[in-house]
Amino acid sequence: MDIIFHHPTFDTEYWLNRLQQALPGARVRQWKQGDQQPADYALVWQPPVEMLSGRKGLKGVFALGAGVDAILSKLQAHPDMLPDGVPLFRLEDTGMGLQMQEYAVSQVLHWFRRFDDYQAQKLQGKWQPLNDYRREDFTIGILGAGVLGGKVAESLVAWGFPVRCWSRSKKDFPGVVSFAGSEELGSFLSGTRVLINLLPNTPQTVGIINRQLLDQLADESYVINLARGVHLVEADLLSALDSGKLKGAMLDVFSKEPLPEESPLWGHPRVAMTPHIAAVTRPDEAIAYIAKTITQLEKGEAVSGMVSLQHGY
Ligand SMILES: NC(=O)C1=CN([C@@H]2O[C@H](COP(=O)(O)OP(=O)(O)OC[C@H]3O[C@@H](n4cnc5c(N)ncnc54)[C@H](OP(=O)(O)O)[C@@H]3O)[C@@H](O)[C@H]2O)C=CC1
Ligand SMILES: O=C(O)C(=O)CO
Repeated sequence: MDIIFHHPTFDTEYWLNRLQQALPGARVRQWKQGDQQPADYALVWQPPVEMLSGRKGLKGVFALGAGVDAILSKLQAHPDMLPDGVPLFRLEDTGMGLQMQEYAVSQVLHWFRRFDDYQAQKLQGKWQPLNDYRREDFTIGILGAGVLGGKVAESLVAWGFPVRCWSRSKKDFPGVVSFAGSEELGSFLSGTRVLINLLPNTPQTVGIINRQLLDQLADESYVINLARGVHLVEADLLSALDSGKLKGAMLDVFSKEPLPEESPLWGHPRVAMTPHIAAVTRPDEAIAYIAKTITQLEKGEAVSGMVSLQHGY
């Protein structure tokens, strides 16, 4: 079995060695321009079109991350990039769930314990205890209740917050109120104090966090965007912050990355940000998952993690 690998920034040598150890019967190689030699599986991130297009004998492509929007948009421009019938897989959790939990819990607690207000007071040299917030006024709403949204929901339930989620299909997560479909989006938003975004980037979700949506949240609410920058209309977020409707935002992803230096988000006192690091691919866990999936595929067994090209995630 032959496996080709391409990632623009990962330590390729490390990945090749560890993949070889995990799949001792396979021949694993870095794909280089011009390489049209046979391959059974391709492991990719931002693949050059020629790496995949027209390839015969390919049995599966693995995206080396959770989101497949970049691959799918390339596929739209070059439909022959993924040969007909070749399944596309993505990473399911592989260590990203815990990282998302850490991020979401730490930020929710930061706001819940009013550390943002105390920081502002500190800058004014003000010593003033404030009223505590109550958990019943701090409903967390998670957009997207898939692998990562589900993990984040679980961790916030454990901290005693009222938690609700919104997805295409209904969920049955312990302690979480589930809303599904566009007809239930309004009820989901009503009363939500902290909105956490973990949706995939699809034509249906682009621009979903806009003025109309933000207006439906509780007053003095907060937004955490952990998914993709295109979900959020940045100008609408800034207006909602300036009107007082929103109290704070924590952003990991942006419509343009790196965030251009002229963006007003940099200087806004109630916007905090990180440079798209909410959850990164952990090589060892990802390799174990890919090796297990390939082994199952080779035995003709059912696997999970297959992307629906129809749904775009
Ligand atoms: N910032 C970062 O560092 C990272 C960001 N990400 C982002 O997080 C995203 C989520 O990852 P993951 O949890 O693994 O993805 P999943 O595919 O497991 O979950 C997606 C969720 O979104 C729901 N959904 C999709 N479309 C709609 C829609 N139109 N209306 C309502 N709900 C919808 C799905 O509903 P249903 O369950 O019914 O199918 C599902 O619950 C990734 O696509 C990626 O963009 C991922 C990793 C790191
Ligand atoms: O895995 C993903 O989709 C990411 O965004 C990683 O940064």
